[in-house]
Amino acid sequence: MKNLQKQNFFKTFENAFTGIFLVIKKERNFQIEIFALFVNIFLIYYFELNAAETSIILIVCFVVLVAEMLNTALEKMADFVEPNFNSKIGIIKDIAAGAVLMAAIGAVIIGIIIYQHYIMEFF
Ligand SMILES: Nc1ncnc2c1ncn2[C@@H]1O[C@H](COP(=O)(O)OP(=O)(O)OP(=O)(O)O)[C@@H](O)[C@H]1O
Repeated sequence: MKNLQKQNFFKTFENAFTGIFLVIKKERNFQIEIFALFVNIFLIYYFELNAAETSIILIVCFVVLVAEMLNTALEKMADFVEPNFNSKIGIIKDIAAGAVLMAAIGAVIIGIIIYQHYIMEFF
């Protein structure tokens, strides 16, 4: 029984990693957002951001990635339950896409607030 619980625990991680690899492989928007995360990691090292600034930048990047994954899951669920055109499905998908856009707008605003001082110094 104990062994089975352990297996289930590791299987849960395996399933979750499979989900992450699937979106990395198939979702263009997610790939762009992962690229943005790496650009931010480069900027964090380049401008030598402090711990608080680094944490905020990483949090907003991950919020966008999480929102994109939830949006993708919801889109796939919607396509599964309703493969045909349905205005209600359209609204559901628009709202989910809006959530990603909202997270991205927040990330850009926070990015401007944090990086502006470093960029001004650079020029
Ligand atoms: N079954 C449907 N019925 C009605 N409208 C739909 C349907 N499927 C998609 N739409 C409309 O098309 C838009 C794009 O949906 P789609 O599933 O193609 O997402 P996507 O372009 O792949 O999004 P993303 O770029 O986030 O992956 C939706 O936001 C919605 O307005």
